[in-house]
Amino acid sequence: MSSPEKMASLAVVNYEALANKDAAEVQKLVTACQTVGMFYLDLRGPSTNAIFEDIPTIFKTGHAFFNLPHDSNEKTQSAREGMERGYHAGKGFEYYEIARDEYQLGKWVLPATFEPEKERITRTINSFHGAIQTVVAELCAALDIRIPELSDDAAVPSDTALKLLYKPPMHEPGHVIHPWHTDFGLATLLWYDEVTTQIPIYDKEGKQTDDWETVPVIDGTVLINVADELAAQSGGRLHSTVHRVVAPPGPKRVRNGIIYLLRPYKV
Ligand SMILES: O=C(O)CCC(=O)C(=O)O
Ligand SMILES: [Fe+2]
Repeated sequence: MSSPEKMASLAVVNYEALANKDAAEVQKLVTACQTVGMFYLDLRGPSTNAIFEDIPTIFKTGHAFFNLPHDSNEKTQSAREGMERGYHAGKGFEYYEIARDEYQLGKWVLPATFEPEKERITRTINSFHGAIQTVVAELCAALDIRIPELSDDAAVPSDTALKLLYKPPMHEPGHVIHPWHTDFGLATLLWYDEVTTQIPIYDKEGKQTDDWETVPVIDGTVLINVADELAAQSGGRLHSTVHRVVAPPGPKRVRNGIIYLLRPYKV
């Protein structure tokens, strides 16, 4: 059952403070990841501020790309079979995933529609990478978790990626457009400016119920959640967050999303 009036209350962690290893901020992060596994990261600060201008433009460009005919050269040439990277389309969804390793090494060919926004895309990948890498590094340091694969070097192959998501305006507000799941990898960063994410309500014994709460939007923040590999590496001390996605409120419209997946393991 969906209960849109139930709202989640998640911690807000400040990225600048975390990057400066502020002890109270690190503790807030650790507590959030040991409990719900999901929190807001406030990215209003000199090193990440540009994303607030860059992302609306990237969405607009994404729109132009996703609205190209399915048999257009840009789409067919961006499709890669059997892998997540590149362009993919299915029933009710499309996405375009840019692999960080190839992109940073200059080996990634952007579709022509995205080419004028290369600088913004680069800036966004760098900001998101710095943010999520800092989060995971601080968690690992605080809890003595060792992840040798956690490298900042783009020359080390990984499945870390920026993913642009597009869902056509098919569904009424609140309709589940991405069923519940946990994420693969270490952690996921989700650009968040519409109330589309829900997390389960747990009972007193910590068992997941059929009830959901909606995550409110907080300006200037992104959502971060712990994913399966980080929870496993922590020996169960960190919580890989169950979540699902619902259609945005208001009239039926396109759902634009952008996520950054920290996945240093090559699969
Ligand atoms: O569409 C979204 O907001 C996020 C989708 C998601 O949870 C995922 O791709 O893992
Ligand atoms: Fe997810």
